[in-house]
Amino acid sequence: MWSLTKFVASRLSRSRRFFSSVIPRPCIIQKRGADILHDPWINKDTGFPLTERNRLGLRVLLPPRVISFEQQYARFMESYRSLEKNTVSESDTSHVALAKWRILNRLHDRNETLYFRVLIDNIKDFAPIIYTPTVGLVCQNYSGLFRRPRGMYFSAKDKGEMMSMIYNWPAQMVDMIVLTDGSRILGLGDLGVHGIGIPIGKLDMYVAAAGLNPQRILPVMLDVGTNNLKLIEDPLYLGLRQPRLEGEEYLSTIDEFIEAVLTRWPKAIVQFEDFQMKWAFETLKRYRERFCMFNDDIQGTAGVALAGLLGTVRAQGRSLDDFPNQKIVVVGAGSAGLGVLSMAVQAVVRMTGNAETAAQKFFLLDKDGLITKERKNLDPAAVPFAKDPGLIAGLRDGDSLLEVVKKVKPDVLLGLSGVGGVFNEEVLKALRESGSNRPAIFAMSNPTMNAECTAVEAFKHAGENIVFASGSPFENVQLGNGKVGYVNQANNMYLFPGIGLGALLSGACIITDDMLQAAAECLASYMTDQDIEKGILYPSINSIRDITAKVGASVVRAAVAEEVAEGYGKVDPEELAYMSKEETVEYVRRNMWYPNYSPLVQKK
Ligand SMILES: NC(=O)C1=CN([C@@H]2O[C@H](COP(=O)(O)OP(=O)(O)OC[C@H]3O[C@@H](n4cnc5c(N)ncnc54)[C@H](O)[C@@H]3O)[C@@H](O)[C@H]2O)C=CC1
Ligand SMILES: CC(=O)C(=O)O
Ligand SMILES: [Mg+2]
Repeated sequence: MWSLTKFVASRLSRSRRFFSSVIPRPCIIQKRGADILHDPWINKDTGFPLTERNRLGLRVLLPPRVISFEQQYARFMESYRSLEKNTVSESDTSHVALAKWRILNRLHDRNETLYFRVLIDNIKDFAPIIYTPTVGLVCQNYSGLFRRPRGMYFSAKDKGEMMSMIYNWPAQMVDMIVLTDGSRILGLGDLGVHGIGIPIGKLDMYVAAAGLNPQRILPVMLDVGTNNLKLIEDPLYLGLRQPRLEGEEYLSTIDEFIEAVLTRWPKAIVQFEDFQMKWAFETLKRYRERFCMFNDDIQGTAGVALAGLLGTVRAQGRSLDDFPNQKIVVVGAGSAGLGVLSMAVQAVVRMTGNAETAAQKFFLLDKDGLITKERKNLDPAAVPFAKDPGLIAGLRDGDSLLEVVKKVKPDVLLGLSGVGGVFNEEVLKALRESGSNRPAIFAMSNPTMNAECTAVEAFKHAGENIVFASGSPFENVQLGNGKVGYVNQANNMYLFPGIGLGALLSGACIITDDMLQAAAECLASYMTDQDIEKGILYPSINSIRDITAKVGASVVRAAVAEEVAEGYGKVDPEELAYMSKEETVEYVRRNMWYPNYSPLVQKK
C-alpha cells in the first residue's frame, strides 16, 4: 500500500515536471488594451506577439515590430552597461549607484518578467543595487525617488479598518509578505515610512533566489510614526509626522494588521524585517507559535552566522567538534547579535550536551563595552551571555573592545553593532596577536559604511591568514604575489529565501527551531573542503538559486519531521514524507518560478 502510494506520487511528479518544462502555462487576465501595457505583472512591451495584439486589443498601441524576449534583454543590458561605462569615472559613487537603481526600478515598474530575468542572470552585479548597500541609500532618499507606489502602506490612521483595507491589494493570492515598521533600517536607524525599500529589496531576492511568483509577494510598511525628528520636520517626508506608537497601542496595531492578513490569506508567510530590537523580540515571541512567521534579523542572520562560524572551524583545520572551544567575541547586543549567540549556544549544547557551560567561550559587547553580570539594567535577552568578571584575569564590565580582544585572545570577532569602523587598526592588530592559527573577522553590519571594518583594513592589520566576511559586498583583496584575500558575504540573503520557500512548499503552520537549524546546517555543508581551505565560507551569489533550492528542501523535510507541514496545493503531507532528499530538492526546484512570457488569455 505504502509503496504503491510512493510509486503513484513519483509518477505524478514526473508527469508534472514534463508538462511544466514543455508547455508554458497561460496567464488568465481580466484586462484589455492599454491597461495591459500599464500592468508590469503582465506587460511584455514590444514583445507581444501579433496574435496577442489582435486578441487583447493591443494593435496600433505598440510599434509594429515584434521584439523577442532575448532582444529586449540584450537591449536593456546594453543600455545598462553603457551607463556603467559612462559613469565609471565619476567620483560620487552614491550618485552612480542611485542612477543604476533608477534604471532597474524603471524596468521593475514597467515589465516585471524582463526585470526578474535580468536580475536572475546578473545577480552578482545587481544584488548590491536592489539590496544592500544601495537599497539603504534608496531608503534615505526615498521621498525624492518615489514615483510609483509598490506594496501596501498601512498606517496608525488605518486602525479599525485594516480588515477591509487588506482587500485593496489587487492580487487574489499572496504567499509571502515582508513587513517592516521602518524603525531600524539596516544600520541607518529609524527611517519611518521610507524604510519600505527594505521589504521591496528582500522580496526581489525572494523572486530571484527562491523563485517566488512576483504576483504573489507583498511588501508592507506599517507606519506607526517615526522618532526621527529630521524626518518629522521634513516637508517632503511621506509618512505620518508623529512619534511612534508605543506599548499596547503599538501591539494592537500589529495584531490588527496580522488578523487582516490571515483572514484574507490564511497560508501567507510573514517575514518581520528591520524592527527595532524591543519589538523584534516581542513580536517574535507573540506570534511564532500562532502562524507561519519568522524574524529575519534574529533568525535568518543567526543561521548564516552559524554556518560561517562552523566554516571557520573547518578553515582552521580543526574538527567541527572543536566548535565549543572557539572563543567568539560578538560586538553588538541587538536583535542580530543576540540571535546569533542564541543559535551558537544551541549548537554547542547539541554537541556537548551541557547547557550550563555552553556560553562560556562567547563574549558580548554593546555600546557600553563588555557585558558582565555586574551590568546595571541588563536586557533580559542578554542575561545568558553576561560574563562572570572573574572568568579571565582582569576582565571587567564595560571593558572596551580593544581590552577584551587583548585579554580574551579570541578566534573570532563578529560585528553586528551597526557602527562603521569599530574594528579599528588597534583592535585588528590585537586580534593578529591572539594566537589563533586563523582568526576570523565577520564585519556583518550594513550598509557598507556601517561595516565594522573594510576587507582591505582586515587583511592589512589582522594579517593575510585571516578568514573575512562582511554583510555588504567588498571586492576580494589582492595581497601581492598573486595571492588573494577572499571576501565572503555573510548576509541573511543566503537563508531567508530558502526558509520562506521551504515553509511555503511544506505548508508549514509555524516555523520551528529545527527548521531553522536544518537551513543553517544545509548552508554550512554546502562548501567543499577545498573552498573552505581557501577561506571561502559561503557559495558565490551566482549559485543563490541552487543553494536556496537545497535550503528550501531541508526546511520542507524538517517541517515534515516535526509534523508542522500541512501540504502545498495538491501535495499533501504524506506525499512530502515519502519524498527522498533528492526528490524533495527536485520538488522544490519544480515549484520555483522562472521569468518567461506566458501566453495571456482574457477572461470574458
Ligand atoms: N549581515 C546580515 O545579514 C545582517 C546584518 N545586520 C546588521 O547588524 C546591525 C545591527 O542590527 P540589530 O542587531 O538589529 O541592531 P540593534 O540596534 O538591535 O543593535 C545594535 C547593538 O549594537 C550595540 N552598539 C552600538 N554601538 C556600539 C559600539 N560602538 N560598540 C559595540 N556595540 C555597539 C548597541 O548597544 C546594540 O546592542 C545593523 O547594521 C544591521 O544592518 C542585521 C541583520 C542581518
Ligand atoms: C541584512 C539585513 O537584514 C540587515 O542588515 O538588516
Ligand atoms: Mg534586516
